[in-house]
Amino acid sequence: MFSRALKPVASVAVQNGAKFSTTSQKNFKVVVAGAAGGIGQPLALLLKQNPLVTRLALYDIAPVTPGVAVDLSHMDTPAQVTGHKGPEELAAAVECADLVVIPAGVPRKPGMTRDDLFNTNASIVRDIADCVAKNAPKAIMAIITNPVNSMVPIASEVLKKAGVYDPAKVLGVTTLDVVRAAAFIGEINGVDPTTVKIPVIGGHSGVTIIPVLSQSSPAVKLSDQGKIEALTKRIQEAGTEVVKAKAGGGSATLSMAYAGARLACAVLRGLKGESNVVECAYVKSDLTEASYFANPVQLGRNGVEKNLGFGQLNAYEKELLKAAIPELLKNIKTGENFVNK
Ligand SMILES: NC(=O)C1=CN([C@@H]2O[C@H](COP(=O)(O)OP(=O)(O)OC[C@H]3O[C@@H](n4cnc5c(N)ncnc54)[C@H](O)[C@@H]3O)[C@@H](O)[C@H]2O)C=CC1
Ligand SMILES: O=C([O-])CC(=O)C(=O)O
Repeated sequence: MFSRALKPVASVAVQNGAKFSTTSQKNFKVVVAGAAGGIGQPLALLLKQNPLVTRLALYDIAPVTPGVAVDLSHMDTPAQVTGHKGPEELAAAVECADLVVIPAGVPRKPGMTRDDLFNTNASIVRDIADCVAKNAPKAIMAIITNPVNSMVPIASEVLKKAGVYDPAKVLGVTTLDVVRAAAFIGEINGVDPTTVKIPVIGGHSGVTIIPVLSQSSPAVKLSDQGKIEALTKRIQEAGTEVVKAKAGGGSATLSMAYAGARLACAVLRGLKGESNVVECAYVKSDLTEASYFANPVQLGRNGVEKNLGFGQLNAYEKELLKAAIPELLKNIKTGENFVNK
C-alpha cells in the first residue's frame, strides 16, 4: 500500500524553512514516544509530511494511540505509520529506529517550575531510554520532556549502564528557545523571523536559557541595554508566558511540535549525509563546568558531529552564563543521582 516509501524519490521538499533534495533518500524510522499528547500529535502530523521519514512509530500509554496512528495513516504521504500502546509494545515501536523523539510526560500548570515535573517525568524518560538501549542502541534520542536539563543526564546514565552510550546521540531539544528568540527579534526588527539567526545557549529553564543577542543576525534593533535585558527575560520566561495564557490547560504544544519537527528534520538531514546542518541542542559538553550544555552543534551521519561552541559573549551575556552554571550543575546532578542512587 505504501510502496512509494521504499523507493528513492527525486524531488525537492521544503520543511521548516529548510530546502533539501530527497534524491538518494534513505529510509528513516522515527519514533515519537508520547505521541498521543499535546506535543506528540502535532509533531507526528509534521513528521508524517517529512519525505525523509519512511516509517513513523507512535508510542504512548494513552488508549487513543492506535487511533492517532490510523488517523495519520490516511494522509497521502509516504511514511508508514504504526501505533504502539503501553510498555509491552514499546520494544516493537523502537526496534530499528534511527531517531526517537521523546515528549512523553506531564506538562506544567501555572505556578509550577519545570523542576516540579522531575518526580513524575524522570522514571518515564528512564524507562524509555532503557528500552532504546536494549532494542535500538544506535538510535539518536531527542528529549523534549521537562526538565530537559535533568532528563538528558538521566537518559545518558541509562545508556552508560547498558554499555551503549554515545554522547553524539543524546540531544536535549532546546529548539523552541531559538524559534522564540527569532520570532521576537523578527517582530522587533520588522523582518521575516525565518531570516533571523540567533544562538540560544545554556539549558532549557529560566536563568539557564541564554539568548546570545549580541550574535543575532541581523543585529537586534535595540540600542537601550534595558530593552535588551527585557527581551532576554522574555525569551527566558516564554514557556511560563504560554503556561499562564493556557490557564491550567498545559504548556506550549504547537510551537514545540514545530520546533521538534525542525530539530528532527535536521537530525535526519545530518544522518543522510547533508553537510553544514547546524542547530542548537543540549548535549554532553566540556565547554564549561557544566557537563551538559546547549549551543550550536553540527549534525552528521552519527548524530552530533561537531560542537561549534558559543563564540564571544559580551559582558552582560557573561553574567548570564555565570548565573546559569550553578543551576545547570544542580539539574545535571539531580538527573545523574536519580539513575545511580
Ligand atoms: N523542551 C521543550 O522546549 C518543551 C518541553 N515540553 C515538555 O514536553 C512534555 C510533554 O508535554 P505535552 O505534550 O504538552 O503533555 P501532554 O500531557 O499533552 O502529553 C504527554 C503525553 O505523554 C504520555 N505519557 C505519559 N507517560 C508516558 C509513558 N510512561 N510512556 C509514554 N507516554 C507517556 C501521555 O499519555 C500523553 O499523551 C512535558 O514534560 C513538557 O513540559 C513542553 C514544551 C516545550
Ligand atoms: O514552559 C514549559 O513548561 C514548557 C517548556 O519547556 C517551554 O514552553 O519552553
